[in-house]
Amino acid sequence: MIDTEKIEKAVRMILEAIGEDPDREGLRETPARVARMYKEIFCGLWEDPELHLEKIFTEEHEEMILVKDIPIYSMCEHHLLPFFGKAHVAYIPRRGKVTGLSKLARVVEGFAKRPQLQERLTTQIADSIMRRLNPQGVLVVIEAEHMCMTLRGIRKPGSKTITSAVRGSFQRSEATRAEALALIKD
Ligand SMILES: Nc1nc2c(ncn2[C@@H]2O[C@H](COP(=O)(O)OP(=O)(O)OP(=O)(O)O)[C@@H](O)[C@H]2O)c(=O)[nH]1
Ligand SMILES: [Zn+2]
Repeated sequence: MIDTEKIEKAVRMILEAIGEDPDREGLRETPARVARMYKEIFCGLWEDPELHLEKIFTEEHEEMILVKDIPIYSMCEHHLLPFFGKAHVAYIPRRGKVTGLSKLARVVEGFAKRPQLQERLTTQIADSIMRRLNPQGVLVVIEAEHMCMTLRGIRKPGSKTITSAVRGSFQRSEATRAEALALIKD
């Protein structure tokens, strides 16, 4: 499990290192607060998000299913600063094997709540759906703003990074891919 005591100690050290007084009133509870926060935003490290996809129904629908505009908040693993935006997940079931719509968002959430790279997050979502549902195809698009590019460093607020992972029929058929991308853009 996440070691909150260790986080508390580390945050106290960071406060000391920047020249703050960790014992002043406003900061006294900060290490414990940050520890609780990290426990929450890194909880995905302690679950296997793929398991949400065990909930499978049979429904004779061999057309595209798209859940779009799923809000995501993740943490860039290089700077431990948030990146946030939207995820769009489309798949085409095989032999009527579909999962609950919320489960797609749960998979996104489970992989997002870890120190991440946007590319890896995108790939992990697509590959877990391919493994569990064995669909005809999967397409995942993530658009996000990285705070490590906005509040520090190169400082380009408003810039967005878009990543995609395309599998199966979405990769083979340009028309299928175009249909999904048009629905995402709408
Ligand atoms: N590919 C990828 N890069 C990321 C992601 N999040 C942050 N980065 C980049 O990780 C890189 C780390 O580069 P470094 O040169 O090691 O770190 P840095 O000196 O802080 O770099 P600058 O951000 O350019 O100031 C930066 O270019 C970030 O923009 C991500 O999700 N995917
Ligand atoms: Zn970063």
